[in-house]
Amino acid sequence: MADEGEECESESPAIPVRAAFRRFWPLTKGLRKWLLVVWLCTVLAALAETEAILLFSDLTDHALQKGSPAAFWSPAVKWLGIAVVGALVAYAGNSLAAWATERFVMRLREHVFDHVQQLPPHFFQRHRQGDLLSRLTSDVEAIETMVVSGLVGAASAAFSALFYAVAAFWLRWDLAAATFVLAPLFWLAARRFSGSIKDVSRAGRVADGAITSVVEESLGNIVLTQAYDRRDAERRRLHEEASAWFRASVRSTRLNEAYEQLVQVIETVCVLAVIGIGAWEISTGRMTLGQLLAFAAFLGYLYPPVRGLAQLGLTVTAATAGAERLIEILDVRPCVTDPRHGADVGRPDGTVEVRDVSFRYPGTDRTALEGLSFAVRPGELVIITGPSGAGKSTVSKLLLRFYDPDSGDVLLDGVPLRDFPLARLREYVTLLPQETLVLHDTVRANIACGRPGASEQAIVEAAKAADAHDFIVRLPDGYDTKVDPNSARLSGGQLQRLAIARAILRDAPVLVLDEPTTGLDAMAARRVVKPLRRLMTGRTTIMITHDLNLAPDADRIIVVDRGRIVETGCHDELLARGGAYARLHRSQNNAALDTGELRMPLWEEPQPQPQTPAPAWAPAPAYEYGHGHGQEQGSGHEHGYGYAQGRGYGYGQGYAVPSVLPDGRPLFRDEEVWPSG
Ligand SMILES: Nc1ncnc2c1ncn2[C@@H]1O[C@H](COP(=O)(O)OP(=O)(O)OP(=O)(O)O)[C@@H](O)[C@H]1O
Repeated sequence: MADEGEECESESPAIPVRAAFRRFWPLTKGLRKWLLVVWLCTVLAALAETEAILLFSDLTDHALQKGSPAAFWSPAVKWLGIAVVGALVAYAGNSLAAWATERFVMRLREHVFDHVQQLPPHFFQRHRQGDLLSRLTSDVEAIETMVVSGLVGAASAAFSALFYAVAAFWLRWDLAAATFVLAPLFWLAARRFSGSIKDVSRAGRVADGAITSVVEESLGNIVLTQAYDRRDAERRRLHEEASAWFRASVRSTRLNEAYEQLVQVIETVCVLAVIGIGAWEISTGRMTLGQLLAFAAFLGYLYPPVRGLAQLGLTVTAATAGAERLIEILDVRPCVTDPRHGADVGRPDGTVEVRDVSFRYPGTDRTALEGLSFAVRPGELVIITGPSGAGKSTVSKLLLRFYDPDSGDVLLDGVPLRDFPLARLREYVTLLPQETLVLHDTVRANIACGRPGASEQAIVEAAKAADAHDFIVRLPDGYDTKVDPNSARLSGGQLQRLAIARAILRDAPVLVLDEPTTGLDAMAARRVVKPLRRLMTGRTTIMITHDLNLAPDADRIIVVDRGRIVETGCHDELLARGGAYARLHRSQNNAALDTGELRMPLWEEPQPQPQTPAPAWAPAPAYEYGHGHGQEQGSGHEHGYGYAQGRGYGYGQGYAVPSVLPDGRPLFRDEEVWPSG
């Protein structure tokens, strides 16, 4: 497995041309016979050209030199016929070559794309998206140049070079020998340039990936860019990467141009040598003008393939820079694979068991989960909560089998997840992820992707159950409205309800909800709760959340900290215990303690001192856990200190709050945090 901890853009391992070629050659399977036909077409085209040259020699000696129009017609008609046949063959060969190369590109792109889609989440966190895009586009094309065009080109050029060389020798071996003495110069020139061209090409590809990344990241963050007027900073970032590209590109052109010009000079030396020797031979009567012209024509045809061969060497060398970048990705192995003999247990009841699970993300030395054990019976709701970085989302990744645990097991209906075929497992366990995921498609397609082939009626029913139908029919094109994840057409809450409709349609026995209300404002979150409840009904639900408003409904709450379970029980029990959960709950409902991040206070807060107000700028108490996401839910809508002991709060209820904080500061009051209705 490639070291995924490495920054991809700069550290693709160097690979020899032959190894790179061998790696991608199997993808030409099924195309090889067509490549052979393409090659045969080039051979035929070369034969036609040779015949044309000989006819030209004939015309010069018999029609032109002797001024005989009668000697013109026969070779002229033959030449025309050969030109037409040659044109047809070239047309067929070139069209076939284009078809074969594009098929190869398509196949390779799909192959890499397929592979990338199986890679684990951390791969995408560690690689910039823009760089991956560039690998899937320009690097894929570079490999085509190496494997298909390169091979056919080399075979054709080699044949043509050999053929014209033989023809030149056959015509005048002494002249040919004189010119071929100079041939190694071409080879030396190519050799001199190939190393530098590969280096510069590698730098160009890295810069290409970096430019795509910067543009992609910058446009994805356009609101931040505009709101904080970061245009200059972003422009500088682009300029830096573009400068690297600029340098590589100019250097590459300079090298190629220098090589081209050097080859031109070598060619001129060869031509002058031929003319010089030819003039001497004609003066001694050993050669006719027609023969000299034919010989020069053979040389004219011989140089392009010879030059092409050398140039091809350079192109292929440059293309290996792209191959290195693709091979680096292809060498990253998926963390999970389908079992050889998948368990076929039918639709499970939904008993989930996490048994003594420990897990560490690949490439890190910190354990994300350690000795975690819990079980959820069919239809139960279990909430997993805890401070930021505790390992909650990691549990969801194991439940979906994005990763296998390092030790221990995750079981569904008593069967280890690794025994289920992956597609089956993900039919049985549905994830509602933290970020609302939307396809670039219609509203209908966005819901239907929960169950491909679902009927219109099923889609509408799912939308109704998710409280999404009403806003959908008000959209300009109803269910046919195109959804764009970046457009402001749908609010966060509406997108979340679309996601719920999709999950309802999927109808899996097990649900994993990762922060289903995070990022939504209080009203939007409230509107999501009813459909969420409908979705959860009758399904085993594991909800990972900082938001404890649904906690009283849970059959069990699991408090995780630093990858271990620190408390388990139902809401009332845990509150009564006055431990981590009670403090967590209190901190969520406490305006003074919630500074925007959800923290787990490990000690008791001081009792309220209502009569001794502190200055408004007094710092909030510090807690041990200071990392992680902002928790928007509580801030600005806080329920009031001391409320923690009350049960029966939550969605649909308003309540009075005290007017002062523990340190005596007046409390910002919000009339109704979760109004009923
Ligand atoms: N892709 C990753 N590679 C390496 N470490 C990771 C990766 N994702 C998470 N971690 C680490 O694993 C630990 C648990 O992370 P996890 O995302 O599960 O926490 P969490 O409880 O869900 O946090 P939050 O509430 O902030 O989402 C953290 O220390 C985190 O830094």
